Amino acid sequence: MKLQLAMDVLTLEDALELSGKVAEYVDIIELGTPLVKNAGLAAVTAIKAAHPDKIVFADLKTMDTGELEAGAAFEAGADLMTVLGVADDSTIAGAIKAGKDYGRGVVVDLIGVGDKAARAKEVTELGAEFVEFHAGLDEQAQDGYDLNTLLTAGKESGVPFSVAGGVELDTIKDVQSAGATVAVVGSGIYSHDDPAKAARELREAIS
Ligand SMILES: O=C(CO)[C@H](O)[C@H](O)COP(=O)(O)O
Repeated sequence: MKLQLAMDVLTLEDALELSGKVAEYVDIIELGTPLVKNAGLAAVTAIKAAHPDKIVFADLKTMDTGELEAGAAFEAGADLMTVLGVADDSTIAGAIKAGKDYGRGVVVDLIGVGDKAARAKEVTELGAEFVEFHAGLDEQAQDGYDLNTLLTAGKESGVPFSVAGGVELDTIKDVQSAGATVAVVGSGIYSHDDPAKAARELREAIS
């Protein structure tokens, strides 16, 4: 299972500092949606230049104009970009077409999707690289949030999937046992006083 760092920071300066501390322990470096919105796709280019050996993931959460937005992300240097599972199939297909043109991959983010397992199968047939079973930061903050709901749905889907939803050191093994291809960790790394230590412990837990 790969480990993905999600950088939900706002500035390129902070992203370079965080990725500089953590990169050696992760496989995928994600520019979170707030970072891309605030700093622009130039930040994708800068992170790829700083970490050419890493898979750089641009979390655009595209909802429309899939081919156009995915093409822009790939042109900037992203290896993977996200389109939303709630988007129309034509938007997802457009992003996947851009992925084929550039030789890169599209990840479909299931945030806000009701039946995640069923949608995961549909978008995998459209050509998604993998599907992200995701509960966003706002959903995680609600009473009764349970990561296991994502793990159960991911297992049920039977397709390659990642999990994002407040994964931490004490839950990452459950993500691995559920059969995920990728564990995404944001606050479980960047909120720690020592992000490098947090990332190293996560890496050791799944090795
Ligand atoms: O995409 C995101 C929010 O929409 C986050 O990057 C994702 O949820 C991972 O962060 P965390 O581990 O803190 O949940």
